[in-house]
Amino acid sequence: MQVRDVLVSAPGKAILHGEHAVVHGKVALAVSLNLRTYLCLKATTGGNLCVNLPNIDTFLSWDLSELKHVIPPVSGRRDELKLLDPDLVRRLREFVGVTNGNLNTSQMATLSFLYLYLSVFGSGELPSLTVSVWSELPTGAGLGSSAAYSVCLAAALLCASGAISSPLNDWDHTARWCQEELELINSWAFQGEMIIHGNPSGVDNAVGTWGGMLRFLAGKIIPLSRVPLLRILLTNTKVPRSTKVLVSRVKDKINKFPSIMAPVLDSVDAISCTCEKVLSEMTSEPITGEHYNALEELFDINQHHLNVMGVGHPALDTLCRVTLAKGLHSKLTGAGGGGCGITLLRPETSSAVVQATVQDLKDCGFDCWETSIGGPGVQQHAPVSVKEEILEVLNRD
Ligand SMILES: Nc1ncnc2c1ncn2[C@@H]1O[C@H](COP(=O)(O)OP(=O)(O)O)[C@@H](O)[C@H]1O
Ligand SMILES: C[C@@](O)(CCOP(=O)(O)O)CC(=O)O
Ligand SMILES: [Mg+2]
Repeated sequence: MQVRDVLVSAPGKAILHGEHAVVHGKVALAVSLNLRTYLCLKATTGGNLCVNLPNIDTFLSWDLSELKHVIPPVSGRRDELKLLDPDLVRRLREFVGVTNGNLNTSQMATLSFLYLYLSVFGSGELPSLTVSVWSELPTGAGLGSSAAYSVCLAAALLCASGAISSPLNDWDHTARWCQEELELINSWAFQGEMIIHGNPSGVDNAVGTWGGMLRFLAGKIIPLSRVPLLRILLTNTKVPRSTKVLVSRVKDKINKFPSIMAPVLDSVDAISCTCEKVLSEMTSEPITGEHYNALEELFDINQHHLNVMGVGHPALDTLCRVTLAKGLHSKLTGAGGGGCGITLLRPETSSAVVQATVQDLKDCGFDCWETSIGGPGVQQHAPVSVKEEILEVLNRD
């Protein structure tokens, strides 16, 4: 079977408010970053499936004739994309050599890739191809690298198979899919996230698919089109962590102390709703210091709640303390337990203060950079629209 070559990218995200609570049916506010994951899919003729994941040092190849035996006998096209096919997951775990226990970084990425590949192509002839992925995002640090990876996989595989169109014209450098096709990409990306996270809310893959700022509640996605331009400082504490482990830790705590944790989750929900109201006011009336005071206080309160949920870390405490010494307010973003935090910069925060803060954070051993937000969702690219150094990595054998 011959498939078309595809080059796609999807953004990472920062959660302003609602991480973890969103897994339990509460509101989250999330925004895309201008840091992206790129995926290049190339048709080949060798009868192999190859995957190159240089960010996580994973380079694998399988014979298609072996891979064919992994497909469950009654596997067909599945329209219900909210659940994984347990038979296919079990067979794949055996195939990649994990029978129990938590998957490591490479196994998670491999399993979600093979799951999506076999789900998209399994009912027909398996195509010979090479998939290479490179990301500007730190892996496993709370910026949605897993979702950007899953969104890219879903878009590229669906596009290569012809299940969705190839929106790129000869004269465009980048192009986006129509709403219906984006919904399909998003639901397949959710499957990839389910393999990596266990129990994802779906907020990360929604941001990776649509980009911009979103309000997310129980699978319902509302794009927030009228939002003020926010200046955010991103800090990576470089403390490794796994979203899957942290999500299950919060679940255990909720099960152990339901009457204690329920009000915490309700309060996070109220924080997201209050933040959304403040952001909306900032677009409809002159922005005042009071708006920023409110946003800062919401960061502080939420950070305390996340500590109560058990997803804090001493390195994140250090981030909050160091930034507060410069009058800036921070919270963790994503699953916590290490990884990244966000710091709100006020319009009047001078570049001298930003530079001094960045230096103090670097002195703690952290990576730190001011970032712009609101990058576009998943896109198809002509190679000319992708930076040369990224293309070079994607095309390396
Ligand atoms: N660029 C990438 N290449 C391969 N796998 C990736 C990449 N980015 C993310 N992943 C997969 O996603 C996992 C990290 O997911 P997760 O723990 O949810 O952290 P994050 O906050 O970055 O989403 C990695 O262990 C890996 O399996
Ligand atoms: C903790 C959570 O709310 C966000 C996880 O984000 P990340 O994988 O840490 O980037 C989980 C989820 O929403 O699925
Ligand atoms: Mg993730």
